[in-house]
Amino acid sequence: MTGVPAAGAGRADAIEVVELRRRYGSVLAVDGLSFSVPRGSTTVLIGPNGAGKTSTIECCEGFAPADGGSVRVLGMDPWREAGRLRPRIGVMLQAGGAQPAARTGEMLRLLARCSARPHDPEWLLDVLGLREVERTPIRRLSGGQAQRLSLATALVGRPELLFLDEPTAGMDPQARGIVRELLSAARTDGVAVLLTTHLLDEAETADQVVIVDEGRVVAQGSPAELTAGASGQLRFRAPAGLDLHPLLSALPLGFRATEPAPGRYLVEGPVDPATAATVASFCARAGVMPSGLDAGGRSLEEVYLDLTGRQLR
Ligand SMILES: Nc1ncnc2c1ncn2[C@@H]1O[C@H](COP(=O)(O)OP(=O)(O)OP(=O)(O)O)[C@@H](O)[C@H]1O
Repeated sequence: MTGVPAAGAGRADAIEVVELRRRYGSVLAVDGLSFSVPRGSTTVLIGPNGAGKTSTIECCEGFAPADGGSVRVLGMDPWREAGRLRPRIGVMLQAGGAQPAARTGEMLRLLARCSARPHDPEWLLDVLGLREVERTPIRRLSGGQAQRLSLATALVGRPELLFLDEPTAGMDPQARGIVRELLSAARTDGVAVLLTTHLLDEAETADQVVIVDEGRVVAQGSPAELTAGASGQLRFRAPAGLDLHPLLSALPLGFRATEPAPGRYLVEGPVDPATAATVASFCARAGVMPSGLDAGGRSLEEVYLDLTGRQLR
């Protein structure tokens, strides 16, 4: 690579958000947020309730204007060029976005007819487990079925870019697995994906994670980059509230042992295989089974909680 292509050129990032601001009256929901989504990759926005994720996605989808900063999507201004952009993006509308009286199959086939090179709606009905409700009015679908239909409507136009706001909310584990497979296939086909989720295991499979809090980016990178740990740390899980004094006495001088969150333990010092053995025998004497014994980095959940706090806001 000799340089970064200009925005608007074929190879520019699918999404470029620079210093985005979005305000609702006196509430500054998005406060100078920047990130980009390369083509053919998946980026996940995570953050506490009210952090500004949906507001950000709405600006990228062209459903809301930016109050400051800039947003380019597939080289376009999504608010001013929404008409040109819409056919190239897939948006997962919540159930209320569809005609509630329309039937599931009808709705999907209609959307396919409106697209230049759609996916086969029959394939989507089958793969998303909607065949048996194809004649059911949308208003009668269960929450998880409505979510699956919503994903089908986002995918049917074969978009270059997919926006998914909490796509698996309300879905059972089987449906979540299918969504994961569909998104992975879309990525292989070169589709860029921007999604939000509160399920951090879903974020762990993304190419990039952007952690948002109070309208700002507090960290971003690949899951591996975000969770890379300092050396000299050993983590494990066990029942909360263990007395750590026996462990400290068994470890050489210079070690620390703490419980940073209930049931999550951290040993810090010149960690080596003997440290793991000491932890295992401490747990055996305490009559508890350790799990997740890990000398690597922190989990994404721990990084997230460290950065955004543990208090409900
Ligand atoms: N239409 C609106 N009018 C007024 N305030 C709004 C509106 N939409 C969002 N907000 C406020 O903007 C802030 C950001 O909301 P947003 O929905 O973007 O957060 P979020 O990160 O998507 O949250 P969640 O995880 O709960 O979906 C919140 O304080 C919210 O109350």
